[in-house]
Order: sequence, then C-alpha cells, then structure tokens
Amino acid sequence: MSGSYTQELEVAQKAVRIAAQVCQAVQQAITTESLAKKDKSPVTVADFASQAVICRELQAAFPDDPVIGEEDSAELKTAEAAPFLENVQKELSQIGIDGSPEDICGWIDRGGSHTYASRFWTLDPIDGTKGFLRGEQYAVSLALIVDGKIDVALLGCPNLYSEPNNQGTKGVLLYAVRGQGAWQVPLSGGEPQQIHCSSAETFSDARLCESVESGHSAHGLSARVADALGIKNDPVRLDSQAKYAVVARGDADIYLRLPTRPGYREKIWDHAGGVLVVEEAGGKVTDVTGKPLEFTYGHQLEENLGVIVTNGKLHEAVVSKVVEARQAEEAQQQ
Ligand SMILES: Nc1ncnc2c1ncn2[C@@H]1O[C@H](COP(=O)(O)O)[C@@H](OP(=O)(O)O)[C@H]1O
Ligand SMILES: [Mg+2]
Ligand SMILES: [Mg+2]
Ligand SMILES: [Mg+2]
Repeated sequence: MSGSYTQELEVAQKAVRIAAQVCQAVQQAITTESLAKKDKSPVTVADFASQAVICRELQAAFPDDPVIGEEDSAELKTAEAAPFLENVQKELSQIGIDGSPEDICGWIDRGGSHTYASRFWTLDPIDGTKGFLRGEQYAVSLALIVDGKIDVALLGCPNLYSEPNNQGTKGVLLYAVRGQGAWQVPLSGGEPQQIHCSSAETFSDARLCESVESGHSAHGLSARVADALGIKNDPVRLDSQAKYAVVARGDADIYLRLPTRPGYREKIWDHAGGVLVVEEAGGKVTDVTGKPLEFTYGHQLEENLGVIVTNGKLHEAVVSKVVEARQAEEAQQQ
C-alpha cells in the first residue's frame, strides 16, 4: 500500500539538494576531469561525490533500504585514481562532509546493489554526464520503488530554468509522490508549484525532445516518426532526465528514446525519477512497443525497449507510428 512518504520525501529532497550543490561546485571549476569506465563512458568527481552524499543521507534515515545506484567505488580504488579520490574528498569537505577515503568508498558502495527488493531506492548521481562535461543539462535522479511501483521520485536539474526559454530561476527540483501530483521548486528553495503536462491533442505544433547523443537514441528514426506524425518543429535536444522534466511542465509534448543497437537494456536509474514526475503531471510513459516500464528486474529494464514519453493525449498515436517506423526499418534491413 502506498503511504504519504512524508519522511522519505523530506530526506530525499535534502539529499538531492546537497548533491546538486556539489555538482554545481565541480561544474563551475575551470576543468572537470573525467575517468573512463569499463564501458568507456565518462564519470567525474561530481558523479562520485553526488552518489556518496545521497547514499550517506539515505543510510542515516533508512539503514535497511537497499540502493541501486549507477556508480561503485571500484574505479576509484585504482592507483591512477588516487588523486581523483582526493578531489572527491575535497569537494565533500567543502560542504562540511568529512570522511576518510574508506568512508567515501563505503558511502558510494551503499548504492551498489543490483538486485530487486520489495522496497529499494534507485539513484543516478549525475544523469547526463556527457551534458555535465559540456556545461549543459544534467540531472540528479532519485526514486523509491515499493512493490515494483515508483512511489517517490525526484529530479534535481541545476542547469534547468524554472520557466521555458531560460526564464525564471536557474536550478530546479521536480518531485512527485504517487497520487499527490508533480511539483517544481527552485533548488535554492521557495514555494513549490504544481506542474502539468501540456494539453496538446494535435501534432502540427507538437514539440518533441530527444538525447543530444545519437548513440543514446536513434535520431534518424525519430525524424521519420516526427515526419509521419506531421510534426513541423525541429526536435529539441537536451541531455539527461531534464527531458522528462520539460514534458512534465508542458514545455515539450513528446520525448522519444529509440534504441540505437540491439541488446542494449535501459538502466532503471535513467528513468525511475522522470517516469513518476511525468505520470503525476498527467503524462504517460511506455517503451517503444507501448508496454509499461517494469522496474522489477534489478538494475535494468530487462523486458522493455527504449522509451516513449508523452503528455498522455498523444501517446497512442506516437506509439503506433514508432511501431510502424521500426517495422519499416527492419524490413529494409532484411
Ligand atoms: N546505447 C545506449 N542507449 C541508450 N542509453 C544509453 C546508451 N549508452 C548509455 N546510455 C545512457 O544514456 C544516459 C544519458 O542519457 P541522455 O542521452 O538522455 O542524456 C547515460 O546516463 P549517465 O549519463 O548517467 O551515464 C547512460 O546510462
Ligand atoms: Mg554514466
Ligand atoms: Mg544516467
Ligand atoms: Mg549517471
């Protein structure tokens, strides 16, 4: 049964705010170094520091809750990463969190679970690390999943303005508790505002967003889908779950994430935070075949392919055009 989750929301908001503060400090440094992970993707001091502070807060408040987080300390423990670990320590100490290298690796590894549990958190300490390194959009994403359902979700977006077209306050926190609507508040604090998806029912003026990285979502296929739907606007490209944020606020109507290679499975931390925020704002999220996302398989969405996010009203039509376009592509490749 879902509860009111007052304490969970309070702890998670505090944790995401602190993490966002660390990320901002690192991004403002003139050079942000990164390490290459085993899969060749980048990871920065801020990814580790963010995961450390959030896991530390969760550990203190909910010591029994497992956390399925993106990072682990293995990469940090190599000799070449020693200066890197020292920088993580420095960044944390600047916000008043003092710990030994062992403490820090221990906090990070609190987020090292990969197995499904009846209640767990999932964390992406920096979603959109490539955007972060370019000085563009990124998000700190945290969600609580109970009995396979996302019940609490938060997206900290330090480079997203509170209003479209870079108007309003820079740096927002979006959050939702199942059944209680979706809300936005400046990361620096203030009065939360309820947010809603757009009410667009036609495609001519629809705004579609997708990844900046063509390796993360098939741009060519989305262009064909947009064309088939009669969408005239060019796609808006932005990194991270900020895409879920802009659909939840009604700044965009559609977010497409179309598989670029067979065999890739979406990671739960790339979606959980965004999914509930969009659903509580009135939108809809499925995979590219129209199936709901299933958060019951551990760290991956094993039974889903890609993602389609809409304001709800446009969903069915978008799914059917994506299905058609993927079939046409497959037929051509044979
Ligand atoms: N082939 C692939 N298809 C889809 N997503 C991928 C991918 N390779 C990496 N990613 C994910 O894409 C995320 C960024 O998404 P986006 O392009 O929307 O900003 C990355 O998150 P991290 O930046 O947290 O590592 C990573 O998990
Ligand atoms: Mg990553
Ligand atoms: Mg991610
Ligand atoms: Mg990440």
